[in-house]
Amino acid sequence: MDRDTLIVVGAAIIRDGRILAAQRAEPAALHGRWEFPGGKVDPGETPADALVRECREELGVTVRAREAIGVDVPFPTTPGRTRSAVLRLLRADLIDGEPRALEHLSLRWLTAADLGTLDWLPADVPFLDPIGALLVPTG
Ligand SMILES: Nc1nc2c([nH]c(=O)n2[C@H]2C[C@H](O)[C@@H](COP(=O)(O)OP(=O)(O)OP(=O)(O)O)O2)c(=O)[nH]1
Repeated sequence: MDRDTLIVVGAAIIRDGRILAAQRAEPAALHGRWEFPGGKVDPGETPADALVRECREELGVTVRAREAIGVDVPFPTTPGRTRSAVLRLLRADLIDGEPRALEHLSLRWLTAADLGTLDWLPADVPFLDPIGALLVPTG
C-alpha cells in the first residue's frame, strides 16, 4: 500500500449474533446510506487508535479494536483528489456504554439475513459475506 494511502477504519461490533450498522447523515451525497461506524485514521494515529476515537465520538462508547475482517477495499476519495483510500474493517469489542447515534441518522443491529437489505456505501459491500459468516444465529 502507498505510504500516502488514506486508511478509513470501520468497526465491526458484534453482539448476540448481530452487527451494528450506522446510517450516514452527511455529506448530502451519502445521506441515508449505511456504513460501519468509524472514520479516517489521522496522521500519527494507528488504525486501532482511530477506531477507538471514532467510536467514542460517533457512538459514545468505548471499544477495543481486534483483528481485521476480510481485506482492505480501495475506494475513490472526494472527486478531484488524487490520494487513494482504503476501507479497513476491524472487529471491535464493546467495553463500555450503549451505542447512540450521536452523528448518524440511525443505528441498527443486523442479523445475517438483514445484511443484504440495506443501501450500503459501495466499499462496504465486499465485507458483507465475511461478516455474514461471523453472525451465528442465536436462540
Ligand atoms: N466511517 C466510514 N466511512 C466509510 C465507510 N465506507 C466508506 O466508503 N466510507 C467513506 C465515507 C467517507 O468518504 C470516508 C470516511 O469519512 P468520515 O467522514 O466518516 O471520516 P471522519 O469522521 O474522519 O471525517 P472528517 O470529518 O474528519 O473528514 O470513508 C464505512 O463503513 N465507515
